[in-house]
Amino acid sequence: MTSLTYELLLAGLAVGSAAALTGVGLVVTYRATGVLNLAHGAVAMVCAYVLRQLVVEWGWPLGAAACVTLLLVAPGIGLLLDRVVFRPAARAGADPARTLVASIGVFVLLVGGAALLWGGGARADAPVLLGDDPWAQLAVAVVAACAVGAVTRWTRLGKELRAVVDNRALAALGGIDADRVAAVGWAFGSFTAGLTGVLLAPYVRLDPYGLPLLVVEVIAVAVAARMRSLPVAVATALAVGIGQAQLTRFHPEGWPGPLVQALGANLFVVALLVAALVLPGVGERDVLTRATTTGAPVPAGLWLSVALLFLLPLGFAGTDLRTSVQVPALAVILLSLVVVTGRGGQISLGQAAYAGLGALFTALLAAGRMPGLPRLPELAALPVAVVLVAPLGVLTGWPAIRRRGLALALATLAVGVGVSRFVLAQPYATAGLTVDRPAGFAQDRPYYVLELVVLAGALAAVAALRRGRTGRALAALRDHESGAAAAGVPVPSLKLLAFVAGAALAALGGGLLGMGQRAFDAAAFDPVRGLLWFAAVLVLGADSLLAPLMAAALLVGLDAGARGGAAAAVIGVLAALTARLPPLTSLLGRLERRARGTAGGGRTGGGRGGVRSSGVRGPGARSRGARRSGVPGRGLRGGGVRRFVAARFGVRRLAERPATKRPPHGAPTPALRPRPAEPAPSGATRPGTAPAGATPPEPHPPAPGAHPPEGGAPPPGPSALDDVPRTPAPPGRTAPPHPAPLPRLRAHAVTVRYAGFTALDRVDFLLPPGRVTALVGPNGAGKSTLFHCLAGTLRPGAGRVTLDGVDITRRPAYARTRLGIARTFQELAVFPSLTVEENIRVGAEQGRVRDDPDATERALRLLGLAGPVRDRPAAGLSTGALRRVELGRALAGRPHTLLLDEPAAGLDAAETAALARIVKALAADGMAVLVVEHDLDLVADIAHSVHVMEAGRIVRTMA
Ligand SMILES: Nc1ncnc2c1ncn2[C@@H]1O[C@H](COP(=O)(O)OP(=O)(O)OP(=O)(O)O)[C@@H](O)[C@H]1O
Repeated sequence: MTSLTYELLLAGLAVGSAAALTGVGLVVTYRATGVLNLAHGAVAMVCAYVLRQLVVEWGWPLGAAACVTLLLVAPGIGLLLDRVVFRPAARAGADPARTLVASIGVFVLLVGGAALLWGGGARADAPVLLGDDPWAQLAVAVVAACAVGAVTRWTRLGKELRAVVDNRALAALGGIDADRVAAVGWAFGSFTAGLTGVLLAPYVRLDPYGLPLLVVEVIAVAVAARMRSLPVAVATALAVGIGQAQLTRFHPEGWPGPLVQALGANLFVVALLVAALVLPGVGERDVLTRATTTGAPVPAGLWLSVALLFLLPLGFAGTDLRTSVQVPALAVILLSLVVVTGRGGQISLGQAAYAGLGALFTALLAAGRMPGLPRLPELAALPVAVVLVAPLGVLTGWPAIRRRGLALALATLAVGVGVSRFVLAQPYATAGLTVDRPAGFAQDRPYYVLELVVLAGALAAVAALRRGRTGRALAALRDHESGAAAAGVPVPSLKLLAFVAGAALAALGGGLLGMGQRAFDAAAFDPVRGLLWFAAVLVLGADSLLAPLMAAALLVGLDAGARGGAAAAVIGVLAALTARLPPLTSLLGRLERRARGTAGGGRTGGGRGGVRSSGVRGPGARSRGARRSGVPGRGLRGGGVRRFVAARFGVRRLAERPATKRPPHGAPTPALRPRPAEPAPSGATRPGTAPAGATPPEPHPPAPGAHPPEGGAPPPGPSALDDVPRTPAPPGRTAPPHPAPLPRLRAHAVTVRYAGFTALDRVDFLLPPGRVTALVGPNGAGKSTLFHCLAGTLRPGAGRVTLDGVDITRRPAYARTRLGIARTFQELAVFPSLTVEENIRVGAEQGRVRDDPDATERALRLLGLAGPVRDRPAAGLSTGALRRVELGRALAGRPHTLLLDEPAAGLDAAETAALARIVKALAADGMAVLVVEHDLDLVADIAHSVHVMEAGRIVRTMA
C-alpha cells in the first residue's frame, strides 16, 4: 500500500469511526425510545463546547474535564431531554410526528443556546482527547458497538429493551419499566453524542452550526442500518469515511474536477441522499397531524395588529430599517410551509434549499451568469428564477408520493443538505456573488414597500388556494390520506403540486431576501435554517396565514434585538414543549378557535366518536374483535358463521319482515338459502372446498364497450338520493329492476400472500348492480383483504380486478373512486379539520361526476346533515354522525358501486336502521353495494346475497 493510500485510509478511518459512533448512538436512542433524535449533533456540539470551556477557559486537567463532560454532562443532557421533553410527550400521547418536531425544537434550542453562550464564531482551540490516532478512535467506536450488542443480547436490560421496542404497551403490561429503558437509551445516546463531539471538535470547525449539521449528514449511517443493525451502521460509516478520504486523491481535468472535489468533501451527504431517497423508508407510519395546524379564520383584530406591525418599519431608518427588510422576504419563504406542511400535511425540512436556489438564480440571472440565458433586469430576474425553481419542487415532492412521516422528513432533509452542499456552497456561488435591487427600489424604504406588495400578493394567492377546491383537497390529504384517496383526490399529483407551489414561494422569498441583502449568502439558506423555519411555523400554527408573518417578525426581531441565537432558542423551547401539549394547541390555533367560539385544547372528538388525524375511531367504533366478544348474539366467532347462516338465513324470510325494523333474534325467514356453488373458472377451485367462483349469475351481461368505466355509467338519479328517508325500503329479497346495465366490479382468481401466508386464495367474486352483496366470515377470513383489492388499496399478487371487463388491477384507489367505485372505512376516515359540508364537498368535487352543483346538497339531505350541523367541524361529531358524513362523501361523487367496510360499527339501533334504509334504497336505485359486516342482523336485513369466507376462500354463497 502506498503511503498516500495508507494516510488516506487512516484519515478515512478517523472520520468513519466518529460517524460509526454517531450511528450507534442514533440507533440505540431510536430503539429504546422510538425517536430519531435529530438533535444528536447539537448535543455533540454542546459537549464539545463544554469540554473546551472546562479545559481552555477554566484550566481544568483534560482527564477530569473529559470525565465530567462525558460521564456527567452528556448523559445528563439525555436524561434531561427524556424527563422534560420526550417522556411527558409520550405520556401526552404525542405521535411520532410531534416527537420529531420536538427533536427539531431541541436541535434549534441547543444551537441557539450555544450561539448565545459562546457566540457564533468558530473556535480552533478545542482540546484533543485521543490524539489523531485513528486506530484508537476506531477502537472506541467498535467497543461501543460491541458493548451495546452484548448488553442487548445478554443482559436483562437488553431483553427489556427488545421487548419495549417490539411493543411498548405490551412490555409495560408485562411489568417492564419502559420509562427506565427509555431513560437508559437517552443517557447512552447522549453519551455517544458527547463522545463524537469531543472527538470531532479539534478536526472540524467548532461552531454552533457546523458540527450539528455534520452529524445530521451522518444520520445516513443509521438509516442505512434501518435504525436497527449496529454492524451495518459501523460498516457503512467506515466505508463512507474511507471512500470519502480516498476520493480526495483524484483530481480530474475539466468539469468532473469540481464534482469529484465536492464528492470528496460530501460523501456522507451522498450516502444520506441514497439512504433517504432510494432505500425503503423508515418510520412510514408516522404522519404529520393536526397538532400544529389550524385552518380557522383569523380574527380581524389580529390581522390589523399584524398589518400595523409590518407597516411599522416604514417609520424606521438606518440599521433598523435595513434589518426589517428581511422580514417580509422571510415571511414569503415561511408561507411556503403553510402550503406544503400546514395545508398539505407534508413534512418538508428542505424549504431553505428552494429559498437558496431562488436567491442564487436571481443573482445569476441578474448578473448574466446563468448558462444559456441573457442578463435580465432584477425585476425580471426574480420571477424567472421562481419559474426555474418551481419545477425543482419535485425533488422533494416525488419522494413524498411514497414516503410519509419520518421517512419523508429524512428525504426532504437529505435534499436540503444535498442542494446546500452541492449547489449553494460551491465556489461559483459563494465567491462574491452580488445582486442589485430593482431600479427605483434601491433604497431600503421603497424596497420594503415592494416587499410588502409581493407579500400581500403571496398571501392572497395562498388564501385563495386554501379556500378553493384544491385547498379543500389539500386539507383532506393532510387530515387523512387514505380518506382523501377514497374521496377521489389524486393524491400523488396533489402532493407534487403542493411541493412545486411551495418551492415557487420559497424561491420568491429567497430572491427577495438576496436582493434585500444585495448579495447571495449560502449560509443564509443552510439546512439548519430550514429546521429553524420549519419549527417556527409549526409552533405558531402551520395552517395559519398569520403564522409565517409572526414567525418572520419573531426570528428577525429577536436576533436583531438580542444576541444571535436568541430566536432559535425561543423557537426551540416552544417546539420542544409542543409535543407535551395536547393536540390542537398551537398558539395561533388557540387564538383562532377562541375567536370562533369552539372548544380549544385536547378534545378532538365529541359524543361517542373521537377524531384522530390518521383515522377516526371513537370509543363507540370498537374493533371487530371487541364487538364480536362484546355484543352477544350480534357478532360471530370463528366457525359460528356456518351455524349463524344455517340458523338465520336458512329459516327466516327476510321479505316478510318490516324493512325498517329489526326483527327479534331468531325470527323465521326461509327465503335466503345456501345455494349450490356454480362451477368456477378453471383453476379457481380446489378439491374439498366449495368453488371459489360461487358468485351469482350476472343478470345483465354488459354489451362490450357499452359502459366504459371512465365516467361511463349513468349515476344514480337525484330522485333516489332525495327520497330515501321518506320512501319505504325496497321489498326484501327481490332484486330491484334497473333501467340500464351498470358497470360490474369483479375479482378474477385474486390471490394475496403475506410472507408465505395466503390471505386470499384465487377468489372469484362479482358485485352485481342493483343488489346488496354481503361478505361475512370469521376473524382473519380475508374479507378486508378482498375489500382492499376491490377498492384499490391493495394490489393482489395474482389475479385481476375488472370493471365491466376493463382491467383495473393496477389503478390506484383514487382512480377507482373516479371510475365510480366509492368506499367507506372500518375505522372512519373523515377530515376532522373540515366542516361536515366541506367533507362532503370534497367527495362531490373529486368523485366520478365532478361538475354536479347539487351533489353536495343532495348528499347532505339524504344523510340528514343539511341542518346546522353542516357547518360544524367534523372533529366534534359523534361516531353516528361521522359515519353519515363519510357515507355522504362517498355518495356525493355519484358512484355506481359502493363498498362499505363495517358501516354499522359504533352505530346504535336507530342509526343502524336508518343506514339499512339508505343502503336498500341505493341498491333499489341500481347501485352495486358491497357490505363487509359483522352485524348479521343488518346483513340479514339488507343483503340480497351473502358470501361466506373462510381461510381466504369464498366457501358458500347464499342468494
Ligand atoms: N399486512 C399484513 N401482513 C401480514 N398478514 C396480514 C396482513 N393483513 C392481513 N393479514 C392476514 O391476512 C389474513 C386475512 O386478514 P383480513 O384482515 O382480510 O381478515 P378479515 O376477514 O377481514 O378479518 P377481520 O374481520 O378480523 O378484519 C389474516 O390472517 C391476517 O392476519
